[in-house]
Amino acid sequence: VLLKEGKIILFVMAGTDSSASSRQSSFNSLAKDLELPLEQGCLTIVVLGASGDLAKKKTFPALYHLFEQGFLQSGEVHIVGYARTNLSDDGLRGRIRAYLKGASEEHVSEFLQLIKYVSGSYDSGEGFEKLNKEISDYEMSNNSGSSRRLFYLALPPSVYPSVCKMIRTYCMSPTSRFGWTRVIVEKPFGRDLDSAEELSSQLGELFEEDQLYRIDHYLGKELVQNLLVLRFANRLFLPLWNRDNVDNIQIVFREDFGTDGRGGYFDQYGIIRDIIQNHLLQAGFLFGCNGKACIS
Ligand SMILES: NC(=O)C1=CN([C@@H]2O[C@H](COP(=O)(O)OP(=O)(O)OC[C@H]3O[C@@H](n4cnc5c(N)ncnc54)[C@H](OP(=O)(O)O)[C@@H]3O)[C@@H](O)[C@H]2O)C=CC1
Ligand SMILES: O=C1O[C@H](COP(=O)(O)O)[C@@H](O)[C@H](O)[C@H]1O
Repeated sequence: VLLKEGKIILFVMAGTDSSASSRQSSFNSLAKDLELPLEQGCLTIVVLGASGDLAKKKTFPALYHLFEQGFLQSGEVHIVGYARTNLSDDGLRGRIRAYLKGASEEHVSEFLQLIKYVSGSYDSGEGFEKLNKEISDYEMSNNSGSSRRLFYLALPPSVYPSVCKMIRTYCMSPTSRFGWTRVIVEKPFGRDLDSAEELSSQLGELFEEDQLYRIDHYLGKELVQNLLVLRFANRLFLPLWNRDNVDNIQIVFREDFGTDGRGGYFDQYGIIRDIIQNHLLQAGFLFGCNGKACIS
């Protein structure tokens, strides 16, 4: 699915050749037809907060799955973890390996070799200069003439403004090279309405809207998305799913582990801002919404 000028374009690939190069070339010819920027050449994915819970449990495993399916090519992608914790490249790789259970050992080793680690703070130029050097050295050695840079902020929102400022000052894709700079920020977006608005204007001063991506992974969960199908494509439930027949709704969120090293984040935000006002209310909304509100 591609988004262009506010319209959704469904891209369906058929055929028997499912190799990575065939996918890439079909995608590139489609991108050319649609006049989208060509997605090839040097791609650097920087995971900021690489020492943390989200990075090890979800971000790096998701990148591994893209790699395994051929969407990230060894010769084209370079992944850099960044955080304050003092770690070596192998130290970070060891943390990630533990979360790639059941995957092919050969594939995992190939993937882990794409990953480097840079340590630095979130508000001083020194670390980000080091990060920029790591990215630029790779781009020069790759020699593809392109520079696509994706920054994923697996960090508490309190540091988004300073991190974005550092990216803007030290790490932008050079305009002399073909490419782009994009920034992905995680929920929660601020602590309350005022801080969310302030964050929006701070990020808006640094990046164009099409460079910013705000993520909430619950909306992408199959089970959550299937709530609408369960309700509206089901002749049994459809007529009964209303206030006359439903007595109460209970949303249960269970995890069998504790804060697990996330004290720094939870101390600032707490569990209500972490999951209730976003993930669980979204599930509640999809359970109870009606009419156009459900799909808008
Ligand atoms: N954990 C999860 O499954 C998910 C988390 N998220 C979101 O991801 C973000 C990060 O969450 P998570 O990874 O769980 O949290 P962590 O506490 O693990 O934080 C990630 C990293 O950020 C740095 N950090 C932590 N606290 C602070 C602080 N107060 N100031 C500066 N740096 C800090 C630490 O790195 P270092 O000290 O090395 O710099 C830490 O390793 C949050 O916005 C959360 O909502 C979203 C979806 C799922
Ligand atoms: O956003 C978050 O979600 C995870 C739970 O996600 P799940 O996909 O494993 O259900 C939660 O552990 C974390 O605290 C929170 O930030």
